[in-house]
Amino acid sequence: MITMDDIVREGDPILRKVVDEVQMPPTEEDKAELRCMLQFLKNSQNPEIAAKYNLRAGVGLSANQIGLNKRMFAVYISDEDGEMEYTLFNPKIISHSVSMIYLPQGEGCLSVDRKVEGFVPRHERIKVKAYDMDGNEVLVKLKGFPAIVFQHEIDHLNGIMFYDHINKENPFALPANVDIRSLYE
Ligand SMILES: CC(C)(C)[C@H](NC(=O)Nc1cc(F)cc(F)c1)C(=O)N(CC(=O)NO)CC1CCCC1
Ligand SMILES: [Zn+2]
Repeated sequence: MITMDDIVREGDPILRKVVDEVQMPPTEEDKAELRCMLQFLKNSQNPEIAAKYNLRAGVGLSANQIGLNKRMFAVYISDEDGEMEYTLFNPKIISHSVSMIYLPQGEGCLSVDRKVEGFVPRHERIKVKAYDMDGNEVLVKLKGFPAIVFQHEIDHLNGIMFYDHINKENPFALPANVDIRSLYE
């Protein structure tokens, strides 16, 4: 099983790489690794397992965060409305809204063991083309928090960290002339 020891931390060059596409259809190895990534997220949100293995409650994980040079990620978001899970290969944002959103509490990262303050502007709505476990092309439309998670994970696959988006002069400055609002407004 994946634990926090398997998650590479900032400074590891693989987090700054544009990782390689996965040949479709995915091999059994590709699929097994991606299933393990999803299981990590589920374990990390299970109080007993998270406490036992000291896991941070993760909602998304990209393959390079466990040292794999493969364009794939897992997302697992569960809240009172239900649960949402994705295991996708070669994701590509094919369109997005002009309007933007940000998490008022800022963002963190499983690969970053420090608090980095500041707003991270994200597209409010995105349309993503990717491939599922069977190697079939899928189109995913997202808005709000799931859209933020997807953008955070796809950034990882392109060697981008969340704090790259934070305004250097004033971390809490919002981009001018941009329709942007806090997610919970
Ligand atoms: C870095 C960490 C704080 C562990 C973050 N977790 C998270 O946001 N958990 C969460 C949020 C909720 F709104 C409700 C809930 F039940 C659990 C996370 O997994 N990530 C994923 C990551 O680091 N991927 O590389 C960071 C998030 C920041 C914005 C999107 C993903
Ligand atoms: Zn991250």
